[in-house]
Amino acid sequence: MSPQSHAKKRELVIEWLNSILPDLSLRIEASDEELRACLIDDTVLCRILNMLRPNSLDQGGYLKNFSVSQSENVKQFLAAMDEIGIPRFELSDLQKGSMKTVVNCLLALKMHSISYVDDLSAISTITKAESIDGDVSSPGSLPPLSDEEIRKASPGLKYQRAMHNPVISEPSAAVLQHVGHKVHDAFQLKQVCYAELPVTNILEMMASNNFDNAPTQSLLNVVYGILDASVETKNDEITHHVACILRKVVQEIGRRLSTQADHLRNQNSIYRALEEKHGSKIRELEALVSATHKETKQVTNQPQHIKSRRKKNNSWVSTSTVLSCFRPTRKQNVNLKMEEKQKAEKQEMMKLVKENEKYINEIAALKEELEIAGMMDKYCSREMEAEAKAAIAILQTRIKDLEYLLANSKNKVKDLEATFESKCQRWNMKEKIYKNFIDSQLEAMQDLRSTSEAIKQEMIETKKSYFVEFNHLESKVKALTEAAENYHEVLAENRKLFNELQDLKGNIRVYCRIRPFLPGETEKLSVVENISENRKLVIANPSKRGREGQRSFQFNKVFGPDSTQGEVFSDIQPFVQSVVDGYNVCIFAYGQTGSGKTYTMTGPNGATEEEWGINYQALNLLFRVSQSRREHILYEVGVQMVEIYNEQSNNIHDLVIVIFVFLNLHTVGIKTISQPNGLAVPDASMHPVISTSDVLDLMDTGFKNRAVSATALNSRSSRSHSIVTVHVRGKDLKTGTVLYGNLHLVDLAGSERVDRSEVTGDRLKEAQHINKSLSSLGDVIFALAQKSPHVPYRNSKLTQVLQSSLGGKAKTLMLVQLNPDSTSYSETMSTLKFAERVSGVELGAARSSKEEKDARELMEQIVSLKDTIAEKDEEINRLKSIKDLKPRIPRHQRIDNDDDACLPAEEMKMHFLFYRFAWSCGGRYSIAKARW
Ligand SMILES: Nc1ncnc2c1ncn2[C@@H]1O[C@H](COP(=O)(O)OP(=O)(O)OP(=O)(O)O)[C@@H](O)[C@H]1O
Repeated sequence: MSPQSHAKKRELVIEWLNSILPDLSLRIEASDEELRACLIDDTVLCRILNMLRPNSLDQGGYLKNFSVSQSENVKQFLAAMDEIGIPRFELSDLQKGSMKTVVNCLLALKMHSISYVDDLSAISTITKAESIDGDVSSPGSLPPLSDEEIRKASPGLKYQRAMHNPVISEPSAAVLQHVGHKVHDAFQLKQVCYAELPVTNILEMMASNNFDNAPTQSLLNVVYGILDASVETKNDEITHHVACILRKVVQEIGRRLSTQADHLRNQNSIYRALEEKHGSKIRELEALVSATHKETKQVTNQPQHIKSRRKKNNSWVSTSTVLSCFRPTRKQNVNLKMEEKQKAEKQEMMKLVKENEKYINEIAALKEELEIAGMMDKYCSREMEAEAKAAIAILQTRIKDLEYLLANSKNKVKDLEATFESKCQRWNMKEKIYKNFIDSQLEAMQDLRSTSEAIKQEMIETKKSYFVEFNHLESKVKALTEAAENYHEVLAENRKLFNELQDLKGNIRVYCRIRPFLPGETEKLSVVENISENRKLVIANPSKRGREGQRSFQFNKVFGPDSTQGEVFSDIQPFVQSVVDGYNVCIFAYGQTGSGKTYTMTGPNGATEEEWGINYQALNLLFRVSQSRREHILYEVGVQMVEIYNEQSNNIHDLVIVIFVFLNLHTVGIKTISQPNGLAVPDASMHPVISTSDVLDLMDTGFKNRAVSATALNSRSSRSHSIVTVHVRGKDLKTGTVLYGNLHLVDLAGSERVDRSEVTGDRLKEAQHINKSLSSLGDVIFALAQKSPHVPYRNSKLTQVLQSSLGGKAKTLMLVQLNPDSTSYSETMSTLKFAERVSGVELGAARSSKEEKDARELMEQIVSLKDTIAEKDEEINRLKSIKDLKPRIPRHQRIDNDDDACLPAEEMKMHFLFYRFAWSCGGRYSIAKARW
């Protein structure tokens, strides 16, 4: 169904609803939803049905229980529709479904109601005729119906009664109307079936041209259905066959319409005949009435005996009979009788008049009825004509649409055909092109195959020749590799020999490290001109260009600015490792402030393992080695951290922390003391350790403690010497041999010259002390180099502490740190010149301090003897002091006094030996008091 036809139907329904329920006042152009909103209140449906079937639905019921009674009322309405035979809708359609079915149902109900009202009026007319003309009814006529029966009569019954009533010989208007509406009835009954049939089925039926039995509305539905389907599916291609069927259907509808028009014309002529018949009857009656009037007048003027004769006949009398009554009678008694007769005649006349009046009234009622029937007929015929016209108009527009669609579809088919042909041509072209292409590709493939075969052959040949060449080359490479390996071996051998030579000579090793420019210094000028063979360093004077301004130095190793902590330590590692073999090793970093001494020795703040300085890496290495040897040698490792600040007697803020590590006990002791000579730490607190990292953590704590005191003393870190000393004592578990080794890791204070730093006051004092201690270090080194009988160790606290690792059997490594900045040229030059002098110093071959068991026992005896002597000395002194009352302090007790600081080196060595022995035994020894 097209939307337009649906809208048209909806309008008809709304018009009808407004006419039967004026209070509804629904807009004619109301939408589906508005109509739904109006109908969902089921009182409308109830009222419609009650108009057709009074009291069939309870209108008030829905108010009690809305949801239940509403649906029940609608269901009852739908049941009534089923009963009447009207196509129904579903409850869901009314609630939210398609309104088309609802509109169709109401439209059908409208048509039905018109026929129903007509039927009622027809039956009432018939019944009334029966009641009026009861005496003339034929024996075959049906008994009269009451009003109630008429209301309840089914359309079929009404029709039956109308047809069987013989009162009216020709069909009455009502009957004819009814017959006319039977067409609607048939349509109403069959519409359901046809409406529910799929269009294709109807088309099949139509194809057999069996239109005679199909109701007109169904035929229209078919047409609408086809058109709607074509519009909804947008199917432009309505076949010729369907078009033919449509044409036939439309013709059939046209034929029926003309039949109906003929029918209506016949009805009209019948009405006219009826009208004439009624008119003549009325005229007869009128004539009768007028005649009666005349007679009445004459009678009133007649003598009494005539009137009485008329009375005697007791029936309607003619005028001649009345006139024959006028004869002379006896005067007496006659008057009385006459009067009585006159009275009786008068009464009779009155009766006649009344009867006449009654006839007149009946005639008027008949006239009225006739007029109403005529009006109804006119109204119905007008309605039908209008409907027929509207249907024809709709059909014509549909046919036009259809024709338009047909034309369109033809055009489209033509277009499609043309497109199809052009596409076919193009495909053919493409097919040819592809064929050619494939042929050429196949040819190319063939060529490629043959070429690849040739290449394969070539490859095999080349492989063979390559194989031969490879073999040849391999033998050559082998020879070269061997030569290279030999070369490396030779090089390594050379280095080893050189080191051995140096060891034999006892040379102080000198490594030089140049720190990189720091962030923010990148644009500065470097004094480092060149580094070659990792040994030679050329320094350029920024104020003198060319060769003249250049000076070259040579050291054991030169590390450039890019060198890493790991690279530096890998060259230092053999020194460190020799400590566990009983050697004394001293590594000290020398250079001006900010040249990277602390960086190399300790590492940057918060250093990662890769950034660890020599301190951490050395300790880590010692622990690793001692752990790996624990099956054979039992090691005890002591770590001592000393800080020397302001070289002054009794003013040494040096020893910060001492850590003892007993690997076999897994404990560590930490103690902060203020005197460097109280090296033994009897009441050091003990902390358990289970791994190397624990020891490193404790060392960290030591450095942090130092940092705290440094802050308190105004950046003392760069103004003080920091010394980490590792004492190692190893006992061979098999032989009982004990070895001692110690490692001094020294971060010296900055070496810049006082005049340049332009400092005064405390700073000047600090600088002077630093210079003094550094020059003392130089003096000691050069005294050792010259094999001088007196080495001035006691000239400074620094040389005092380092005494055991400087000279004699010790291995000494100097790390020269350089700042590459050109502004530090003079400091760099003086540092390098000092380092150059140091590198030429021969200290003599280093020796391990391995002690055999017997020797150790002897040493222990010596120590015990010395102890006894010391005790004796002490006692003597005490006695002397009591005697002289003037104390005399022995020389070796005056080590803190700079004026008296020159203990012979051998004596100092002895003291240190005692100290070391005491420490190894877990006892205490004080040089200051020279007693256990
Ligand atoms: N090899 C290097 N790589 C990166 N940065 C370095 C290197 N050497 C030194 N530095 C940086 O240079 C700065 C100065 O170094 P450092 O403090 O070690 O000098 P110093 O010689 O110990 O100074 P001071 O004598 O005043 O103690 C520090 O910020 C340090 O991190």
